[in-house]
Amino acid sequence: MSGEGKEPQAIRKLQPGKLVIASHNAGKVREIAALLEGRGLDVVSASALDLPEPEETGTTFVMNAELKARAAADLSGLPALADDSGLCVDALGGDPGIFSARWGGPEKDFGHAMRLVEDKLAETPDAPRDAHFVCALALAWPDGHVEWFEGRVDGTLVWPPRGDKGHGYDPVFQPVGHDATFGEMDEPAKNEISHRGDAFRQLVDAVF
Ligand SMILES: O=P(O)(O)OP(=O)(O)OP(=O)(O)OC[C@H]1O[C@@H](n2cnc3c(O)ncnc32)[C@H](O)[C@@H]1O
Ligand SMILES: [Mg+2]
Repeated sequence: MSGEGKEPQAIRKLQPGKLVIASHNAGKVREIAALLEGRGLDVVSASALDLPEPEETGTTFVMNAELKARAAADLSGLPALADDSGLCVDALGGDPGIFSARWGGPEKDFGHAMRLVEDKLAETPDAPRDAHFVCALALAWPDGHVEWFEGRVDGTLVWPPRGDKGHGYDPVFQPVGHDATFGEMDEPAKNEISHRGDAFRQLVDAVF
């Protein structure tokens, strides 16, 4: 997709060389590094460069991804790729959505965040348990150019949580057509169907 409300622009190709992964989430950085493997990129995370974590003041996934990518590109002088993602629960009006990380609290406790989602769902016992993950990717260059991509995966929320292979809300998310939760899947299997994998396939088609 293109950035909401923004003019379409020519796709800029990403040349081999250094790329900043503008994320402080180790689980995401691991998945992104695997998705970019074999493309001649020397990836370095924002945490490794000691870049500050910008405040996510946007009102959409795309806005927050762009804000994080631009901040890292400006400070590092390198192209930077950011991911803003989250879990959207139909019966909760799309919450936690862009607030998914913040529901984990300052401790980033996703056991707590998953229980919060479950408790809110339990207030309406017959509510459908449909949910989806969204991933917006923004690739920004130090001169201000930016490209956006957005991916999605649909699923159902399960309780209790199952599996310890993923991160964040993975243990309660069972993608449509699968018996395992993301928490029970190996990383390559998750990447094949995930919101992040979907967004990455679009990015790879466009910028390589
Ligand atoms: O902003 P950065 O530094 O990248 O790290 P973050 O963890 O704060 O990332 P977001 O702001 O994009 O918040 C997304 C949250 O949504 C959740 N999330 C996103 N993708 C997920 C995935 O693939 N599996 C499980 N949870 C995911 C997870 O809890 C993240 O903390
Ligand atoms: Mg964040």
